[in-house]
Amino acid sequence: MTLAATAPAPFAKVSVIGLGLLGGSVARAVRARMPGVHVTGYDASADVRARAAQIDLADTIAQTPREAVAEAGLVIFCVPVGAMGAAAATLAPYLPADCVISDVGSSKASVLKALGEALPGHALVPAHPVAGTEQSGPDAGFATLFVGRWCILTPPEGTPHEAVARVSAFWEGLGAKVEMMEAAHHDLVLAVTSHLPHLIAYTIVGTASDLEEVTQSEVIKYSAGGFRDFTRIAASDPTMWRDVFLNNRDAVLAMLQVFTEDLTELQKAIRKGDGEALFDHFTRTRAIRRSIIQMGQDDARPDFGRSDHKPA
Ligand SMILES: NC(=O)c1ccc[n+]([C@@H]2O[C@H](COP(=O)([O-])OP(=O)(O)OC[C@H]3O[C@@H](n4cnc5c(N)ncnc54)[C@H](O)[C@@H]3O)[C@@H](O)[C@H]2O)c1
Ligand SMILES: O=C(O)C(=O)C[C@]1(C(=O)O)C=C[C@@H](O)C=C1
Repeated sequence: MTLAATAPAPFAKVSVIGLGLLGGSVARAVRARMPGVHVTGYDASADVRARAAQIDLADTIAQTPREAVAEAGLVIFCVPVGAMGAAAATLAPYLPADCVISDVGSSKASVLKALGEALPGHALVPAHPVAGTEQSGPDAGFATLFVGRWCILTPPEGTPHEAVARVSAFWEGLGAKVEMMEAAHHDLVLAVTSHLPHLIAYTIVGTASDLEEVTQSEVIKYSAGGFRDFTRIAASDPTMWRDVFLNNRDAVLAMLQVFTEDLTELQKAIRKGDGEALFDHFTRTRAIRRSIIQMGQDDARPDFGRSDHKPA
């Protein structure tokens, strides 16, 4: 597939810090869609750096923090949200004064704080591409991950407009649709649409496994449909998701409270045999699913974003 660039690249040299699913996808996408842009990749893990070099993930695989950001116009942190501050502090002494800082973290308020504290004086344009899979590591990424997906930017007040415009153009160049949001609002929205669903998947798969003794292994044997869908999400990276829940604690707990109350309502309807309440609820949720598909926001497009159907 040809992925030709349609506009001039907003940065001549991009440093990708963290070469897992997201960093690997950013590196691949830049190389596929922004010819002439130099991509430098760096990872704290020597094993990941070695693998990234083996699979030619970037133009340069840096071996030191200094080399990682040399002459960078954009430095984009693709590490777990709990590691953002440490990663930034390691690179701080070597950053070009005029480089723009961004990231791809799944929560934004704590990342904004961590990056801001570690890198005072740098233009900071945090980003969250709302696209991913349950896979991790340097082999997991792919160049088309961001195509047609939202990328939410949460620049703090006072960020130079030019830096925001260039990061916005960067994500559009990778095929994403860009939206601006305040970091705290982002964290509330994503708590509902991404973090809570993951927590529920982690719970249901754990519960089903605990019940295996009761059901004599039939849970695994007959797992299909709904349960199987949950197991995909529950296979997501433990470090990444531990960090998301610790870093977006308040929003997740607030949404979990609402969810628990709604679950109790459904439990009550089942106990009381209130078929009308159940039917009405399921009718409403079916309409929501259908409207998501109509808006083109469904990632169940065949072969899209699924590890078992990874695009070439
Ligand atoms: N996985 C998804 O679906 C998804 C989607 C959108 C955003 N994100 C966000 O993207 C970020 C990366 O997630 P991922 O799925 O690519 O994880 P990943 O585990 O595939 O990769 C993370 C990489 O970061 C490296 N790393 C950790 N600490 C580091 C440090 N201090 N300095 C340099 N490298 C370091 C690790 O060695 C690893 O290679 C996270 O913040 C996550 O919240 C993930
Ligand atoms: O499809 C998946 O596997 C994902 O979980 C991707 C997903 C999501 O919840 O939508 C996960 C975390 C991100 O921060 C963004 C995207």
